[in-house]
Amino acid sequence: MTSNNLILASSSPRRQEVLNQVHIPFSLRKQNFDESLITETDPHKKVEQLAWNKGKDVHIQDGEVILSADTVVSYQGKIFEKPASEDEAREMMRSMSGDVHEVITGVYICSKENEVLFTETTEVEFWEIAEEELDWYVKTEDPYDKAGAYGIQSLGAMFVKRINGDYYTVMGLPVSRVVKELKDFSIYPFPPN
Ligand SMILES: Cc1cn([C@H]2C[C@H](O)[C@@H](COP(=O)(O)OP(=O)(O)OP(=O)(O)O)O2)c(=O)[nH]c1=O
Repeated sequence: MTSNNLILASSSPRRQEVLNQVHIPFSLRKQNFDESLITETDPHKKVEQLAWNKGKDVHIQDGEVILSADTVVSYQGKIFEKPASEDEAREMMRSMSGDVHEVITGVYICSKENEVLFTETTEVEFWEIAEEELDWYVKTEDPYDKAGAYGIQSLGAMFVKRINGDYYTVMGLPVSRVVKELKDFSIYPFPPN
């Protein structure tokens, strides 16, 4: 059985962390796709287009499998990506306070012979967040490199009342679905029988 080499086309430390967590070996290849080129307003289509373009942006060789992803928050018809300022982070978090939003991650996996593109969605419910909590939170580093202006795996955990779906979809890589799909690309967390 020949095995392929997995290349993660992402600079997200979270995506690296969850692949390491399930013992899938990979190397990194930087993608430089300009995300502002995608103007799609449907969040599911948007993350698919972004994941696909990020994956297509890197060079691929025989025996390699490219994995790329994109995560957005969807709330009442609006798409929240990474906040550009304290005000934007406060506005995103304030609007989602006490309510349910969706976190959608698109994933693209391809080799020279095969490809798959899919999304996973997780509902997240926030507690009511007080103004003084928001003032304090937006002064921390936590919101700024994350879609929707919070990190479920970091300080932002304190705002989360409940989730419905894969926790790792919120963190940026729905890892159990990814592991399943990678089997079709001869990539396994353990040697196959
Ligand atoms: C909602 C939420 C998002 N995020 C992160 C996951 C993603 O890294 C980020 C969304 O940005 P993305 O544009 O999906 O990814 P990225 O820019 O970090 O990395 P790359 O494009 O190189 O793959 O938000 C969390 O870490 N925790 C959370 O709770």
